[in-house]
Amino acid sequence: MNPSDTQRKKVAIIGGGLVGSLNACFFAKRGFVVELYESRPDIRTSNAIRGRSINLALSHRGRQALKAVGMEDQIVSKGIPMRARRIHTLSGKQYAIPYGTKKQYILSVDRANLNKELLNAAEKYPNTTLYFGHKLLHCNVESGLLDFSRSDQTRREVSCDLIVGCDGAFSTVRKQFVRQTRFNYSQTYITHGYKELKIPPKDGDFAMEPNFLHIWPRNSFMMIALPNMDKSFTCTLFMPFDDFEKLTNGDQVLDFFKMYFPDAIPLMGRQELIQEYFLLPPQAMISVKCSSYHIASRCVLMGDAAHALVPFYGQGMNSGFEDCLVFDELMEKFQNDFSPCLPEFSRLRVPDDHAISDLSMYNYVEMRELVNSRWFIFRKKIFNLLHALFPYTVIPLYTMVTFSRIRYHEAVQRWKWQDKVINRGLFCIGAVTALSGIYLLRNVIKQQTDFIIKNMWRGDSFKIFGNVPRFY
Ligand SMILES: Cc1cc2nc3c(=O)[nH]c(=O)nc-3n(C[C@H](O)[C@H](O)[C@H](O)COP(=O)(O)OP(=O)(O)OC[C@H]3O[C@@H](n4cnc5c(N)ncnc54)[C@H](O)[C@@H]3O)c2cc1C
Ligand SMILES: COc1ccc2c(c1)CN(c1nc(C(=O)N(C)c3cc(Cl)c(F)cc3C(=O)O)c(Cl)s1)C2
Repeated sequence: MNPSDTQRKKVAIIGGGLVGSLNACFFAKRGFVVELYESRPDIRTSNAIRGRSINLALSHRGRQALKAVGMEDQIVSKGIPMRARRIHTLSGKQYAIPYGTKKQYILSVDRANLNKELLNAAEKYPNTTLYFGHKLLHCNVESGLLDFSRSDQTRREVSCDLIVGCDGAFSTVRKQFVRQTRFNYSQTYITHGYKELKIPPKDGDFAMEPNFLHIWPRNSFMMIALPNMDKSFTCTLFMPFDDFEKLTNGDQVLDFFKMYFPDAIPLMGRQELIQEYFLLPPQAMISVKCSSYHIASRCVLMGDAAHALVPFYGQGMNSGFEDCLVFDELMEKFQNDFSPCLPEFSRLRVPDDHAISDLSMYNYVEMRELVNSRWFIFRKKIFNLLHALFPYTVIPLYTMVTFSRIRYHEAVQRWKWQDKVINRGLFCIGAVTALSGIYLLRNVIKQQTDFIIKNMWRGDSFKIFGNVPRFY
C-alpha cells in the first residue's frame, strides 16, 4: 500500500496506557491517521493524586520497541540500571546475583513518567489526535463503528478502518471477540495480592544500594524493591490474601515485619510503614490468555488486552511493547496491508505471549517456594557454571527472556532441552559416582574379607580388629 493510502486510513487506538501510547507512535510514524481514545483524564495535566511512584523493570524487548520509534535513549536516560538481584535473607545477610555481563542490566523506570513521555511523543505527530475522558462502550468490528461515553456524559460515535484494542486486562474491545467462533479465552486470579510500600531517601541519598533489584524471598510470600529517580525505592509485597487479612492493625503489621523483614523497618520508618500499609487494600493479580488476537482485517488486540501476565517475570509491559514492534515489522513486510498483517500477527504472537504467560505463572511458584530449596540453588549454580563454560550453548532462561528477542516460545523449548540435558548429565554423574563408590566399596570389602579369612584361618584375630583385649 503506498503512503498516500495510509494517509487515508484511520486507526483508532483504544487505551492510552503504556502500550496504546507506544502504538500511536508506531502507526503515526507510518503515516496513518491516528485517533487514541483514553477513558481516564489526561495524566499529564490532571491533578490526579500521584499514586505510588510505581516503577517497572524495562528490559531488552521493551527497549527495542522504544528504539524503533526513537524513544529508547530518552526513556533509558530516566531509568536506573539494576545490574544484579540483591537477596535479603532472614538472618539479615545479603548477597548479590548478577544478571550477567556488565552490559546485561535491566532498568527501573517510573510508570507515570513513561506513559506521559509516550503520549507527548504520539501527540507530536500532526496526524495524531488524543482524546481523553472517552470511554469505549461498544464497538462494531464489521462496520468499524465505535461508541464512546464522554466525561460530560454525552455520547460520541466514531468510525475507523482499524480498531487496536490496547485497553488493558479488562478490555472492552476483547469483549467483542467473545462472540466470534473459535475464540478462546481464559482468566485466572492468583491467590496472592500485592501492596506497595516505600523506602524514602536517607540523608538525601538512596537508603540501600541503588543499582539492584532487591528481593526478600520468604517462601509463600516475598517482597521486592526497585529504585526511583527521587532516590526512594518502591517496595512490592506479594502475599496470599488470607495472610493480608490477618494483619488488621499497626502492631500486627510491625510484628510481621519484625519477624520477616526486620532490615526493612528502619529503612521504611515504623509509623510510615503502618500508614503506607493501610493506605490501599491489597491489589489483585490476574492472568488473561486468549486467541486469536484479531478479527478479519478490522480489529487487533495488543498488550494486557491480549495477554495480561502475573508480574513474576517483569515482562508484561515488555511483551506488550514487543507486540507493537512485531506488528510494525509485519506492516513493513506487508506494505501496510492489514489483510495479511493481522492474521500473521496472531499466528506469530499467540504462541509467544502464551509462553511468557505460562513462564510468569511458573515463576510465581518457583520464586517463592523453590528459591530457598538447596536443590534449586544447587542447580542454579551448576547452570551458571555451565553457562560460563559454554556461553553460547547453555543460556539461562531468564537471560533469553530478559536480554534477547529470542521468541518466548523458542526460549522455553530451548530451556526444556537444556534442562533435560543437565538433568541427564547430573543423573549420569550421580550414577557414575555411585557405581564407582560401589565398585571401590566392593573391592575394599573383598580385600577385608580375604584378609579376615586368611588371618582367622591362621588364628591372628587382633590383626583383624586391632588391639582389642582378648576375652577368650
Ligand atoms: C505489580 C505489577 C508489577 C509490574 N511490573 C512490571 C515490570 O516490572 N515490567 C513489565 O514489563 N511489566 C510489569 N507489569 C505489567 C505492566 O504493568 C502491564 O503489562 C502494562 O501496564 C500493560 O500496559 P497496557 O497499556 O497494555 O494496559 P494498561 O496499562 O492497563 O492500559 C490500558 C489503558 O486503557 C484504558 N482503558 C481501559 N478500558 C477502556 C475503555 N473502555 N475505553 C477507553 N480506555 C480504556 C485504561 O484507562 C488504561 O489507561 C507489572 C504489573 C503489575 C500489576
Ligand atoms: C514492580 O513490580 C515488579 C514485580 C515483579 C517483578 C518486577 C517488578 C521485575 N521483575 C523481574 N523479574 C525478572 C526475572 O527474570 N526473574 C526471574 C525474577 C522474578 C522475580 Cl518474582 C523476582 F523477584 C526477581 C527476578 C529476577 O531475576 O531478578 C527480571 Cl530480570 S526483572 C519481577
